Amino acid sequence: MSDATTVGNDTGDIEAGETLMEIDHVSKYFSSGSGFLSGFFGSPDVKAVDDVSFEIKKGETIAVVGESGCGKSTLARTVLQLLRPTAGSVRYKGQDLTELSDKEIRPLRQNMQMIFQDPQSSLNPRMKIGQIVEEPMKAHGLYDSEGRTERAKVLLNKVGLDPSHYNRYPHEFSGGQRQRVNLARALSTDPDLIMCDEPVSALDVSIQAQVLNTMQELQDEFGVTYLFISHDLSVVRYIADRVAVMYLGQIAELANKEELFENPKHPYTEALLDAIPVPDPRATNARGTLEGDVPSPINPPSGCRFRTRCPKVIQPGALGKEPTDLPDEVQAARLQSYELEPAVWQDTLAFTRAVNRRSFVLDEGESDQTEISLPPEEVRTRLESLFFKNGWPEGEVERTINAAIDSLSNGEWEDAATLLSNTFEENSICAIEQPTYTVAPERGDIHVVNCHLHR
Ligand SMILES: Nc1ncnc2c1ncn2[C@@H]1O[C@H](COP(=O)(O)OP(=O)(O)OP(=O)(O)O)[C@@H](O)[C@H]1O
Repeated sequence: MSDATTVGNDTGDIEAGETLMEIDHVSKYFSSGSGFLSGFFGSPDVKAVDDVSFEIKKGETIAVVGESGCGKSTLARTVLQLLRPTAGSVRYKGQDLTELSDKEIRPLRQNMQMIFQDPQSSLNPRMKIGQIVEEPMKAHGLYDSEGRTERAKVLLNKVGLDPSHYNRYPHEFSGGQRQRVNLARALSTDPDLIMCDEPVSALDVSIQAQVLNTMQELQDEFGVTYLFISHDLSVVRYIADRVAVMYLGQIAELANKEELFENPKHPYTEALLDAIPVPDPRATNARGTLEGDVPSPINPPSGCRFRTRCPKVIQPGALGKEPTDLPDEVQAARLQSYELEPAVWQDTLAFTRAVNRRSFVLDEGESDQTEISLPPEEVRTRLESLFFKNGWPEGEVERTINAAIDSLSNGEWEDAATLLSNTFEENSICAIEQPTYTVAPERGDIHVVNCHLHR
């Protein structure tokens, strides 16, 4: 960085498109307990990020998307070493940051800046915006006082603000303008990477596109890389080059943006895309919305994290592979032959989940569903019309379902749920093995799809 008014990253050692950062099997666990006793007895870990690997390329915008609580912010903070990982490594230009002390990392921080969601609270109300923009340069000992002022004014102009407003206070600006101040501040040290955590979520939709456009123009000019965190796929579609979809601490799918939006392969990505609001008010928006709640990151599902909500769980045995090391109760519930028609398997899965969630009433005459006074044949007829519209399963599957019906007829929902889960869900490859696959992309150079359908 030779001259305070020069823009553009002049580290020179890495070309656009080359690997800037490598995130390699990174996990970040938090302790779930804060109480006095947890100090003595320990407490289970919150697996906020669990074994995540990807690369960040110089000059790109890589977005991380997913529902609230899936670990996006924790991942971003771990990449920047604001949180130290529980396991794994983060390499910046080949240097493993996890091996460095806080003191050794400090000078590198000028290359990695941040912008957060709330432009109001991230600006000190008692500082003038010029001082705010100069602050990181001062902290890293860049330029002399005059040089910093000069650069701050150049940057204010670059982000679309009037440099003559250098002496104004944050409250004199709108939300969008304050986020522009944050951008100028982040750019002041000429960083390689800016981590943007929901940078436009707090802004009016009409302002969002303007700020995103400015971010893109600045990227073209400065060659800066964005790690962009968002729960909003419409925003991601606008700004990203590549997208990583996160679910419950792990990456479900990662691909070039066009590939991900045009050719999504993971059922979770498909569900997120289906949930994007349809602009036409006459069109229905209820295409296969996500069922159930996100499970706890303290005790996430085995195998594929998404499998407890996935509409495409693979029927047990379908991959012709005999699993080993199954829990006894799951092994005991394993059937010799499954070859259900896809539609009948879907019905069986839906029935299994409905029993688990107790999402239907069997005997409307009974307020307490532990006391069912219907005969088993009647229970079966009801279930048939509720769940098995594509035909009643046969063979071993039928025998299992009949055994579950016997339990339900006795009001024993828990027993029925356990039998069905162990036989159908827990015996699926989706529960047994963690999926890690890549497929040949139609667009872009990588397509990770962590789903057994793409084995
Ligand atoms: N310091 C902490 N201690 C304990 N648990 C935490 C801590 N920080 C985050 N978590 C938990 O880790 C999980 C991931 O949280 P994180 O904030 O990274 O998700 P997110 O996808 O960014 O969500 P949001 O969009 O709501 O910010 C959540 O279950 C959260 O409750």
